[in-house]
Amino acid sequence: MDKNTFREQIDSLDTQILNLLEKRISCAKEIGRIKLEKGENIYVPSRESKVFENLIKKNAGRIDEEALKAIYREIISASISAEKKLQVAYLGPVATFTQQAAIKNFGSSVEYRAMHSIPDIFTSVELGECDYGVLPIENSTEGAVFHTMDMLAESKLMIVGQIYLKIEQCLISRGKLAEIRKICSKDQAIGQCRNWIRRNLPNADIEYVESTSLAVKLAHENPEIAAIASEVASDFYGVPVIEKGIQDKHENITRFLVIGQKEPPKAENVEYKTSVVLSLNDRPGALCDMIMPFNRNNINLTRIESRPSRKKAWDYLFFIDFLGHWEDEATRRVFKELEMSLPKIKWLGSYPIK
Ligand SMILES: O=C(O)C(=O)C[C@]1(C(=O)O)C=C[C@@H](O)C=C1
Repeated sequence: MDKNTFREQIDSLDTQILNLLEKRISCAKEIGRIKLEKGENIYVPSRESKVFENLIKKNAGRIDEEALKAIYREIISASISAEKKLQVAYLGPVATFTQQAAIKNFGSSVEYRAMHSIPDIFTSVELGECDYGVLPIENSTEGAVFHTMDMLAESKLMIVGQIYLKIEQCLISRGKLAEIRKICSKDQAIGQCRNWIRRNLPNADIEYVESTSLAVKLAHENPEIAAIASEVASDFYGVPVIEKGIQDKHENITRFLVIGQKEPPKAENVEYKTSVVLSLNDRPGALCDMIMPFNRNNINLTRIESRPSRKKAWDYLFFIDFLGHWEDEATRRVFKELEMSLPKIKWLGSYPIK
């Protein structure tokens, strides 16, 4: 058979796919109408996890899994936007890693709004100007993003989803390596590339700026400046990549959170993670006593991080993530016990692990 025969088959298959897509989007529209009537969330991450899980199972390796996920990300994105034009706030400006994480999660059919700062994201979602916010919480090399933690402890917003994004840092400049006098980037990005900088540009000045995107803008203006940022930012601002993958740890992953006003209801057969913040009494063994109920109920703690409470000197908040939902029986047993002894416990959200 020649090329044209296959192209005719593709045309016919595309017509069928198009008709099926239209039917799928119509179903989503109907679901959206019902959800709006009942005042429920349009974005349901647990259902999306199930859709992906079903597809991966049925596919059984026939189509490249990453390609399948990317195609379906966009199909679901188009379905969401047929239900409601969602507004998603992210830590801007455009071309940051946070924007990439937001697109990885919501696809390209929703509307995005670049925010100047982490508090601005919280405010826009609290005021209902945006439906959801996307912001970084921790990096596998550099650790926690304290500003996000501090805001979560105070805010009424809930964590409704998480996104993992592989971070590949690039050295971006109009000049050659030997001409670079200054490196600009966000503190987290510079922290992820410390060894590379020491080996390759030990005499360059370091300037910490608000975002990796702003660093690329500065590199655009001056060939003696190099930015550390993503390849997407290099393309967006038209400044060349001098070297790719300069992060010290090859596996460099950032975890982002999706925050919203309302927690979606718990779904069956979905694996969840829960985040809480709590404070302890100032006495010997308090930390151990807080952890023991998790152990007794066989709950897997995935993260524990402390932060100054900012209320009193040497008073701390503990941010804890564990596997399971806030409404699970085992979780209820733990918190019934802890509620009797701890001064503060705040549920930050339960969301699919993916
Ligand atoms: O099942 C729903 O609640 C839908 O709105 C449909 C759908 C989908 O396209 O599959 C779209 C948005 C939700 O986040 C989850 C799933």
